Amino acid sequence: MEKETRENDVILRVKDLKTFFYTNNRCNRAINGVSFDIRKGKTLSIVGESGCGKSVTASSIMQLLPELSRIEEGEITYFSSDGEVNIEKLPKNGKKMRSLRGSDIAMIFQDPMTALNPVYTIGFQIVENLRAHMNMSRKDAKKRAVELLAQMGIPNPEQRVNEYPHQFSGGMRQRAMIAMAMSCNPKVLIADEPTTALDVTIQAQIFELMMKLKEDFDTAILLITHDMGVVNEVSDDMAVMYMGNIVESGETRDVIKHPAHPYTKALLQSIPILGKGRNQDLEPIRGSTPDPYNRPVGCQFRDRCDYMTEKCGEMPPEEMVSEDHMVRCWHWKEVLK
Ligand SMILES: Nc1ncnc2c1ncn2[C@@H]1O[C@H](COP(=O)(O)OP(=O)(O)OP(=O)(O)O)[C@@H](O)[C@H]1O
Repeated sequence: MEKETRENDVILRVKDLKTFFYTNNRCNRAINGVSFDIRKGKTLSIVGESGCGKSVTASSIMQLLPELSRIEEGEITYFSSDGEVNIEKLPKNGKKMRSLRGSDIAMIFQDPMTALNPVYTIGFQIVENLRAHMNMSRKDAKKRAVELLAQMGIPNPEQRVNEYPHQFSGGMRQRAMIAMAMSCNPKVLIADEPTTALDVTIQAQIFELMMKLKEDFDTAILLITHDMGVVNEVSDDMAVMYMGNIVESGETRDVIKHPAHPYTKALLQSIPILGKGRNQDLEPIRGSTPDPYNRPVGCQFRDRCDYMTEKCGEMPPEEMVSEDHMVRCWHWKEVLK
């Protein structure tokens, strides 16, 4: 029964996704068979070190991949109220994809200037977005823009709606970008390292805002981060990514409490976790990620792993630790001990 409820709760499903880069006649299997579900109104964090494929996963969903890369295999299914949409099959710049982008699935970035245009006022940009997707009159759209800025905690929204992005501080600019992303009430918000450039207090405020939006708008959030502390604090579900694979996933509280992959364990040991007290022995992860054009055979983490054996020369299959907790490691039972 619970499984069925979970199944009905999925808003976006990524299945066996493979996205490759082709440069100088070489192939980088950047996303090499990734699967996960984003549940309605919940936050899924994808966590991993730089280069593991977090951003390429997000760009695959949005069909905004850089040149020289393409989706090779797999399915990205959006469960809209009108039925299932196979995103990977849609023409990138076609009408359907453009309408999904922004209205159903919106994205926010580390650098708000990726989404905001410096030559237009914040209000103008939100109004244009609303008019393009929601068929609103200019007057109603302007009113909604002011409301949105207020909902995002921007003081004096009537005045600020007429200002340009450079007149906003870093944190306020981030809020303005979130206002724009939320303007069409998307069902899924993809947030790619949304607070990395901000100081810690502002970071906390932005996460607080995102969590409030999740409740108020019932939006599902895909949060991309390298910060296990953030994952622990804000997400319902998590997926740990390494070299283009998900090596462990499940409900955040289960994975953090019982990490079954040596990489998850190492990530957790490398950062302080809120609530675990002051005397945490922090250890950096040894070694570095392999050259993506010259990958090890089998488990990608094996050369950095304390549990490595000959068996690890073969790619481990996905195994279930418990009903929703998946791991990809030959030695997970030892890791759990
Ligand atoms: N524009 C690009 N051209 C060539 N290769 C790329 C490009 N963007 C990403 N890649 C490659 O794809 C792989 C996944 O990169 P991706 O940017 O998704 O990692 P990430 O986990 O988001 O890292 P970061 O935290 O640094 O943003 C890496 O091997 C990277 O070198």
